[in-house]
Amino acid sequence: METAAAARTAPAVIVAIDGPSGTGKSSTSKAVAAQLGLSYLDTGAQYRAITWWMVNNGIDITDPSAIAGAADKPEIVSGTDPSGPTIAVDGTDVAGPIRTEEVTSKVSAVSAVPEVRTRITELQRSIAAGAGAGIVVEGRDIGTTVLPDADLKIFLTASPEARAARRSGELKGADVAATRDSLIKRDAADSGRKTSPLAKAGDAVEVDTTDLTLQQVIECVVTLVEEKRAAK
Ligand SMILES: Nc1ncnc2c1ncn2[C@@H]1O[C@H](COP(=O)(O)OP(=O)(O)O)[C@@H](O)[C@H]1O
Ligand SMILES: Nc1ccn([C@H]2C[C@H](O)[C@@H](COP(=O)(O)OP(=O)(O)O)O2)c(=O)n1
Repeated sequence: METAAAARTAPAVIVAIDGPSGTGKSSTSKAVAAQLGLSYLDTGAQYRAITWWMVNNGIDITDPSAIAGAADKPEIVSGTDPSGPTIAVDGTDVAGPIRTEEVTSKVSAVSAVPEVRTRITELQRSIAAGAGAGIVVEGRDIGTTVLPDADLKIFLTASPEARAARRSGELKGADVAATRDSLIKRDAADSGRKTSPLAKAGDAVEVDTTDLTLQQVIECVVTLVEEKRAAK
């Protein structure tokens, strides 16, 4: 029989949000998690963190076997509070360094190596399993590979032009055409790799954010999560 306390507590809900760069995954996931009292995990930050470590430790990024051999060396710790997510490698806060152009240009090569994906996927599953109230996990392969049994899967899209304009707005003055080209290149690498590529799960809800405000996207996802929770 259910206790009164359990009946008052909303069931844990697992939300997977995937899509290419600049579609609004991080902003939407953080806001939805904060609004609904859930944890939040940025899996791209974990792939960036392991890439940062490889670069800093002189690993040859063009050599997949060198990357594979070092994949289990760095200790990666993600803080999952949506109002202040954190990412640390071997005890060092790397939130800033993982956003440099150097890491951005190398992350697809590092994250394509199967040993890297196995390691990071295990970490992601253990974080999701430990999130008491539930969690919003965002990335590229969450609905397809990391959490195929998620309660709700969202796949965000937007035109390359909209995504490049959003990203170059963030990078203050970066050239929109160059940003667009580098986004398209990274999408192609992430979608074309053999191991768990960027892909929409068959049961994911696709939301095209090109002509939506961030607030509209957040409201749409919050409504979908609440519907799933009510049905649990
Ligand atoms: N629907 C939207 N309309 C306009 N700007 C948006 C929208 N969604 C996100 N943004 C902005 O675009 C940028 C990239 O969003 P982000 O959430 O980091 O995308 P992703 O995690 O998919 O790469 C941020 O500056 C964010 O504020
Ligand atoms: N679940 C994931 C998340 C990210 N990655 C890889 C592929 C992406 O190009 C990089 C960086 O992801 P991130 O979400 O930080 O990228 P953007 O913020 O969208 O530019 O990591 C992945 O392979 N699998």
